[in-house]
This record gives sequence, C-alpha cells and structure tokens, in this order.
Amino acid sequence: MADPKKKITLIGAPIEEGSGRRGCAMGPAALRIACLDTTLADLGHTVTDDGDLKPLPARDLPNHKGANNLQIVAAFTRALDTAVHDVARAGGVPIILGGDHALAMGSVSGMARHAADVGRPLFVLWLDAHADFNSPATTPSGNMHGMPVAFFCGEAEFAPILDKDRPFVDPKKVFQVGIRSVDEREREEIAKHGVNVFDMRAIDETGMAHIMHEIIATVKAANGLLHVSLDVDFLDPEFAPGVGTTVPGGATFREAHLIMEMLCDTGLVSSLDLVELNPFLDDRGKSARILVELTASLFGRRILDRPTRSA
Ligand SMILES: NC(=[NH2+])NCCC[C@H](N)C(=O)O
Ligand SMILES: [Mn+2]
Repeated sequence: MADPKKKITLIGAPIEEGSGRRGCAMGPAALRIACLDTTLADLGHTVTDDGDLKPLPARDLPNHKGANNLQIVAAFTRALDTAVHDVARAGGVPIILGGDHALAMGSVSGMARHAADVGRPLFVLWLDAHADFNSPATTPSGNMHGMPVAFFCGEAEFAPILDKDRPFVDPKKVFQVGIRSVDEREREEIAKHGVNVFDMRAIDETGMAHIMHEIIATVKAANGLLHVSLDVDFLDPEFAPGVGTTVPGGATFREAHLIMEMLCDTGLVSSLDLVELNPFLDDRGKSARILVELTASLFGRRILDRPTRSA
C-alpha cells in the first residue's frame, strides 16, 4: 500500500438547503458522534478536525427560480472550494462531513483546482443512487443537490458562484456507480457528455470487483487524483435508512466495503465527501456508523485486523 499514513482534515459542511427537506445539517455532528476522528486516528493517521463551516449567504447573487436557496448553496460552495483546496495544497486529505450533496459543487471544484496546480487529471467516483447532473434548466425539483456533477463539469453555469475560469472536471473522468434514479432530461445530458455510468444492473451483471478494477486501471494509467463522493443513498435503504431520498435496490454492505478496500490498496484517493446523512431519519445511528465503517475501510482497516465477534 502506497504511503499508508495520511494527514486527514475533517471539514464539517452542515448544509441542508440543497435538498428538499431539513435534517442534513445534523450530519456532521452525527459523524463525529459515531467517532469518525478516533477511528481514523486508530488506523495511524494524523487527524485534524477543522470544525463546521458557517458561511454567510452569498447576497451578491439574485434568487433563481430553478435553483432553490441559491444564496446559501453558493456560500457553502465558495467556502468549501477554498477550504478543500487549502487542505490538499498543504499535502492533506480533506474529508467533508455533509451536509447534502450540493456540497460537492465546492469540494470537487476545490480538488479540480488542486489537480490543475499539480498537473494531474482529476477523476471522480460518484457513489450514488442519482446522477445529480441536473441544472436549473432541467431540474424537476429546483433542489441543488441534484446538480453538483453538472456544476463541476461546467454544464450548469447560470450564476457567478465561482470563478468562471476555474478548471472543470471532464465528464468522461466521472464514474458513477450505483445509479438507479435518473430524470428524463438528466439521462440525455449524461449520455451527451459521456459520463461513465455503472447502474445497478451493470453491478448485478458484471460484479462490483470487475467494475472497480476497470475504474482503478483508468485512473492509474492517467496518474490521476481520485475524489470519492459517497451519498448515503448509494447503499440499500435496509442498511442505511438515514437519508431523505432512499431508492430501493441499492448496493450491499459488502459491495460498498469492497469498493473501499480496493481503493485503499491503490493509494489513489485524494479526498472524500460523506453526504446526505439525515440523522433525523436514521435508525439509532445506523447510517452514521456505516459511513464511519466504510471510511475506515477506505483508510486501511482490514477485516482480519479486527477481533472476531461471535454471537
Ligand atoms: N443528491 C441527491 N440525493 N440527489 C437527488 C436528486 C433527485 C432529483 N434527480 C432532483 O434533481 O431533484
Ligand atoms: Mn447524490
């Protein structure tokens, strides 16, 4: 395993205004209560918790009818773009504690700037039930957590949220895994832009290991950085009910761990979003705990390292 001990910085992003309901603002607290920091520190990493971002609404932007709560979403986007870029530039691995998925507008944009600084391409592994490739022009809901992928690929430029000359992510370097809910216009957009989609059928037919080998080989061959964006609804609601947009038929506990273990072996992961956790809807912290367990697998925990629990 390449360079196993990392400098990890936790960045809380208690944004819920990108989704259609309340609750995700409690996500960072739930992840902390589920011991994300000590779990990573126990694996030998240096962990710093930068606390929660609390940006003021971006009052320079007008309301937009296809983009609900634009001023707040834009404020988090700007704050995260800066915070994530700063951590990566200092040689650290940012983990963003969400917060709804609109936060990836900022986190991925910050990593795209870092990748451009170091002259390496940025790849994104999007683990989600949804493609999140809407824009204010195509959205059926106006909810901005359905738009981050289009935004960081430069396909949802409707207001001056970030610098318009910022580096975009090439949609062909976005791998979406677990997809099972895509809107009609969104489907056309992802096909047109060449986003790589592995939906649940592909997972069932081909197997997760095969899909991950393929993705990892592509990133390695390009000497890329890999940002992982993990939405709770990637998982089947049976294992992770604490999310506002559950879709039946999601990834299993083992499939999700396999992804994390395979990624860990590559040493390619530069940054991670943990998003859409809604503790208000969770079942006794179950979903928060699963996110912490998956993060542990991504950063080096091995099943065989753990004491066996019988009964
Ligand atoms: N990150 C999420 N949970 N996204 C859900 C998006 C749902 C729907 N496609 C929309 O745009 O409104
Ligand atoms: Mn999502």
